[in-house]
Amino acid sequence: MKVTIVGAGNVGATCADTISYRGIASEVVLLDIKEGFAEGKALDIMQCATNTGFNTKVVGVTNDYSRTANSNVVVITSGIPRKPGMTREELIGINAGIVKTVTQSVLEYSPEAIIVVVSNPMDTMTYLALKSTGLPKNRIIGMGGALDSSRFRTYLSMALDKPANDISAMVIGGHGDTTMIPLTRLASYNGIPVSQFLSEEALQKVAADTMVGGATLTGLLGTSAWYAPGASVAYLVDSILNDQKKMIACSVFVEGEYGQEDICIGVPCIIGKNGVEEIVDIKLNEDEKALFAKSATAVRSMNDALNAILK
Ligand SMILES: NC(=O)c1ccc[n+]([C@@H]2O[C@H](COP(=O)([O-])OP(=O)(O)OC[C@H]3O[C@@H](n4cnc5c(N)ncnc54)[C@H](O)[C@@H]3O)[C@@H](O)[C@H]2O)c1
Ligand SMILES: O=C(O)C[C@H](O)C(=O)O
Repeated sequence: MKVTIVGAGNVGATCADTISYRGIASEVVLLDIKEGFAEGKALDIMQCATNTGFNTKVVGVTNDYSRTANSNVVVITSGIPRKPGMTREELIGINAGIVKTVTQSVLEYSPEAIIVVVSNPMDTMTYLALKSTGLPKNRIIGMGGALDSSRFRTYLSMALDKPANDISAMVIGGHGDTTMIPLTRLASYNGIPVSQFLSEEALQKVAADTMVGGATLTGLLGTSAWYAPGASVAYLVDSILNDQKKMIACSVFVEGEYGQEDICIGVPCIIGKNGVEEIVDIKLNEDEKALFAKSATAVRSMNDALNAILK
C-alpha cells in the first residue's frame, strides 16, 4: 500500500516516520515544494530502518507529483503553522490556496485516493478539499478529533494518575480552541465513568486544558506540535489501509447528522478501507447538543470566508 504525504515539515515528516516505523504502508512518498527538503527527510527516515527494523520504502521528491502516482491515501500537511498568540483560523488566507492546488495535483496522479486533510484551519480546509474536487464525501477526511481525543485522554490520565491507554474518551466538534467539545460525561476509566473518580471541577479543568492543548504547545515550542499530530495521522491511515473500522472522531461532511448540514465538522466515524464508512450517532444530552450547534455555527462562518479568499 502506498501513502503520499504532501508537506515534509514537522507534521508530515513525523507522520512518515511513524507510518514507516510501524510498517503501516509498504511505500511512503514525501513531497515538498522546498528544493531537496523532502529528499533529505526521506533519506534520514530510511536510515532508521536497520536500527528500528522496518522495511517501508520512503521516497522524497520536490514537487514531482508523478512520483505520487497510484497512492491509496494522500495526507495533506502542506501550509503554514501558527505562531504563539495566533488562532488556527488566522492561517486560512495562505493555507486555502495551498490546499486547493495541492489537492488537485495529487488527484491527477491518484484519482482513487482517500484524502486526509491536516492543514489548518482543518475543518475549513477539509470542506475546501471536498468542494473543490467534488469527490464523494467518504474520501475526504479531516484529522483533528484523533489528536484532540488523545490529548483529552492524556490530561485525564494525568488527573487520574492512571495509564492513558486505560482511558476511553472522545472530542467532537470543530478543531478550534473554542469549538472543540471534550465529552467528559462519556469518558471512562476501564468502562467506569471518570466522574466516579474526579470532581466536576477537575473534569472541567481537563476539558479546558484539552481545548487549548494545541495553543499550549505552540506557546512552549514557538510553532505548533508535531509528534502527537503525526502519530494521530498514522493511527487514522492505519485504520484506512488495514480496514480496521476503528471509531475515530474525524471532520467529515455532514448531511443532517447531529442536526447539521453542508459543513465538515468532527463527529465519531467508522474508518475503514472506504474511508468514512459510517457516522456514529451518539445520543448527546441537551447541553452537549447546544455546544455542538454553537461549534457548527463557528465552523460554518469560516467556510463563508473561503469564497472571498479564493476569488
Ligand atoms: N489538524 C491537526 O490536528 C494539525 C496538527 C498539527 C499541525 N497542523 C497543521 O498542519 C500544517 C503543517 O504544520 P507543520 O508544523 O508541519 O508545518 P511546517 O512548516 O513544519 O511544514 C509545512 C511544510 O509544507 C510545505 N509546503 C508549503 N507549501 C507547499 C506546497 N504548495 N506544496 C508542497 N509543500 C508545501 C513547506 O515547505 C513545509 O515544509 C499547518 O497548517 C498546521 O497548522 C494541523
Ligand atoms: O495547534 C495548532 O495550531 C496545530 C494543531 O491544530 C494542533 O492542535 O496541534
